[in-house]
Amino acid sequence: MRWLTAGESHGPAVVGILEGVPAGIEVTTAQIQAALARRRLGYGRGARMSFEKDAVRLLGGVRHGLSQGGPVAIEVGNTEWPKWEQIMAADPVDPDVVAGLARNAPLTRPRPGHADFTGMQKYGFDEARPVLERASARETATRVALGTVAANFLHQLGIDLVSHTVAIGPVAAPAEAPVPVPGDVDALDADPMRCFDPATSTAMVAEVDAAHKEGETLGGVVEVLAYGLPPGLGSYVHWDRRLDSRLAGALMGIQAIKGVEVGDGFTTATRRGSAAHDEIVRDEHGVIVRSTNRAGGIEGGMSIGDTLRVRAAMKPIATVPRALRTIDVATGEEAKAHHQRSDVCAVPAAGVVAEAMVALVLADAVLEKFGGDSVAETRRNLTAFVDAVPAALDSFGHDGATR
Ligand SMILES: Cc1cc2nc3c(=O)[nH]c(=O)nc-3n(C[C@H](O)[C@H](O)[C@H](O)COP(=O)(O)O)c2cc1C
Ligand SMILES: C=C(O[C@@H]1CC(C(=O)O)=C[C@@H](OP(=O)(O)O)[C@H]1O)C(=O)O
Repeated sequence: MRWLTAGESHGPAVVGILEGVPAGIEVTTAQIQAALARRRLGYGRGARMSFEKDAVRLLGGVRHGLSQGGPVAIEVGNTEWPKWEQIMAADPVDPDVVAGLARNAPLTRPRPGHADFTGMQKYGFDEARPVLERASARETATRVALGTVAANFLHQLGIDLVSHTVAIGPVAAPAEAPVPVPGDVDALDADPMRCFDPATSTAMVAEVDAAHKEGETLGGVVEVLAYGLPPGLGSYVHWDRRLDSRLAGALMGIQAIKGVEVGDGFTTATRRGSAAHDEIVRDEHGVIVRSTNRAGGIEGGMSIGDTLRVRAAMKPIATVPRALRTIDVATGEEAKAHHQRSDVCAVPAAGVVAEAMVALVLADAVLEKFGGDSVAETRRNLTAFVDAVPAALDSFGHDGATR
């Protein structure tokens, strides 16, 4: 499976293509629209999220609600396009017309923490507009759209994903807080921070309010869980086949993500060996299980058949209202960075994007291991593999997964 996105933040649309998907994945425009609405959730996002709408069009690869085996092409139109039609026009425009538009004022005060300055150096631009248009996380709309196809495929195989916010700035859910399961997704989406612990969520909202008042921004940590994975996705045989390295790359590839953790990750590094791993034991029915899930469902670069658990750390939004110092590249003088409207905190939305990225990686790993040109064929292959695991080695499907 492979996929690509294109488009600019204020262009007519962002588009995505997902190639190598089997036939028979159930997907509709309404489902993708609903997934995109989830990406707009979260307390602390800027005004743009309320007035701009995502207009989804499934352009190829799906017929009557089912994927056909060909590339799936999805357009996410930007309803604000008429305001940007001249500034972002693909074809040449009358320079006198665009020069007079306030929106088109050259962005010569690059924002620290953004791609602005180095992007200008790298691509030879004298202002930041062409850089920020593509660097913007607007592009994550396409990832969520493509991720919906991947997640639906996984769901048809009995694999379901959940994402939630575990920290906003210094406010973190307690380590002993319950972990959400797929049935909790609606409740999570109804929470302003997509946090599963109500008391922590309230404290997070207060933290966002405080940051907003002080002209500050916030980052945080999201967690993605995948339930129902079979053992054996990914491999230990080479670094780029490892499921953990593929997940880390995919999560790190989201704008503003600066750290990735698999299972207990950094905490595990502080433990002694006897308290760091997941012992292999028999439960009361004699079934082989793990006594804990500290590894986050991956050992040796492979899914172990337990719940997958990965986290991603997002830095605070870089367009800080209390503007940061920069140099105006037009004058060479010290200046304050551009800072118009912006999100105070986009961590809940980043969780939905992280979920999409994990879905894409897992769908790819499933197809690599089990193949199949139709969902039915992939399912047959998966079931045959699981059934062929000798009883003495079977440790899958005992955490509630059904197939
Ligand atoms: C969902 C989402 C929304 C974002 N919204 C903003 C925003 O409103 N303002 C901003 O400065 N950065 C925002 N970012 C982060 C920037 O896109 C990112 O920091 C920037 O492109 C530089 O990339 P880097 O942080 O990976 O170095 C957002 C990121 C995500 C994932
Ligand atoms: C448009 C989206 O997010 C944008 C991502 C973003 C950034 O710098 O990444 C900056 C903001 O845009 P602007 O600076 O134009 O107000 C966000 O609104 C979106 O998520 O759909």
